[in-house]
Amino acid sequence: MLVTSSTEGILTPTAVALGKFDGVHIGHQRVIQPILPSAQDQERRGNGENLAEKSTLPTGNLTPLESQKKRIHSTVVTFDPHPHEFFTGQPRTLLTPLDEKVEQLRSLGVEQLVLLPFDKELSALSPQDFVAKILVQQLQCQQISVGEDFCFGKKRTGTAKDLQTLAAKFNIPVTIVPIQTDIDELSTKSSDINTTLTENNRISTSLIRQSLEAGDIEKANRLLGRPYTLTGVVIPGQKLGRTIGFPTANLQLPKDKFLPHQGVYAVRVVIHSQNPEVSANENLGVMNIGNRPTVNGTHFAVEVHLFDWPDDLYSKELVVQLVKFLRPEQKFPSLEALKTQIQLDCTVAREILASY
Ligand SMILES: Cc1cc2nc3c(=O)[nH]c(=O)nc-3n(C[C@H](O)[C@H](O)[C@H](O)COP(=O)(O)O)c2cc1C
Ligand SMILES: Nc1ncnc2c1ncn2[C@@H]1O[C@H](COP(=O)(O)OP(=O)(O)OP(=O)(O)O)[C@@H](O)[C@H]1O
Repeated sequence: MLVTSSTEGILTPTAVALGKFDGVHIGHQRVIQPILPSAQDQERRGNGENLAEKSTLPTGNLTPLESQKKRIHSTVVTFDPHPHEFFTGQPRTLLTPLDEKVEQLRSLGVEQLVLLPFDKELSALSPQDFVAKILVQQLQCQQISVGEDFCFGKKRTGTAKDLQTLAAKFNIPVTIVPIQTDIDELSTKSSDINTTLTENNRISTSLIRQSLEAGDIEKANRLLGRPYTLTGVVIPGQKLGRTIGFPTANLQLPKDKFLPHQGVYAVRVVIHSQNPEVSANENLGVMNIGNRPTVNGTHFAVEVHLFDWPDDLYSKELVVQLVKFLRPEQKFPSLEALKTQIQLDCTVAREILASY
């Protein structure tokens, strides 16, 4: 997948999904779906267009370069830095830092990610200018998809409907995706489902952050449509874990990664560069996020103990999928007491992981 923040290298023409897309959650996925090549083809078939003339796939008589030029490239257009960071000056942690976002978008079938540099100039563009200068001129946009509550342009004055009206002047169709809510949550609540409940359950980055902060991993995973993951390279720790029978892999995470509630988790772990024939599900374990008060830990650490793992893991990249929050971190009176508790954590985690 092409990732660019320069207007020079963009593959055009484009079908664009617009927004911040932190987390690439289920709501985001619904917004991205209409711009994917398969959906574009379906849409045209529905409109009775001749696909051979304007296909998203290379056509028979064109050279690869010509067909590459002719194709409409599925493109996610987002902002860098995150607008919240630009306006507040506060660095923001993210559910999906850039590498993770790229991986998620790539797995959905998106061809390119355009990171518009969010600066004074871009933030001051009127909705009209955003459409004319960015979408039409720079991106040669042929199709747009946004969520129902999408806002854009100076002071977020443009709505999704405004985008539809402005884009229509350039013959660009805009798909407005209805708000996606957490249906599970709604169906468990009593009959007087009201707008407040729906608003509170709109699938959003903020709702996922709140769920992770509260240790409600099941909810966060449901809203994401996949497990929340922590991806990092294994770095040396204090090497105390092995002395109590629980060696741990200490993970170095991206600085801007959003961390869930401190404490102990049941996890599944994918180890990169591992034999691809070994099922990813075979790596089960427990993870602790915290300061390790029992051993007077001096810094915050994210560490994973894998069940039945014989080797060391130094320098390997681990993708840790969070399954369930087990308990908060505690200060134990002795290493022996900590060891007994970790044994218990492992038993509980094995049971949970076997049932998921
Ligand atoms: C499943 C698990 C639970 C843990 N729970 C706690 C805890 O409640 N309190 C604490 O101080 N440390 C806890 N730890 C951290 C241990 O203190 C730490 O793994 C040990 O000191 C080894 O650190 P090292 O990898 O830097 O050698 C936990 C570790 C694991 C793997
Ligand atoms: N639950 C949802 N249903 C439908 N569309 C959504 C939903 N959430 C976001 N979108 C749309 O997806 C695109 C990207 O969303 P964006 O990341 O900008 O906002 P967000 O997910 O609501 O984040 P936050 O919670 O931080 O406000 C936008 O077009 C937005 O309108």
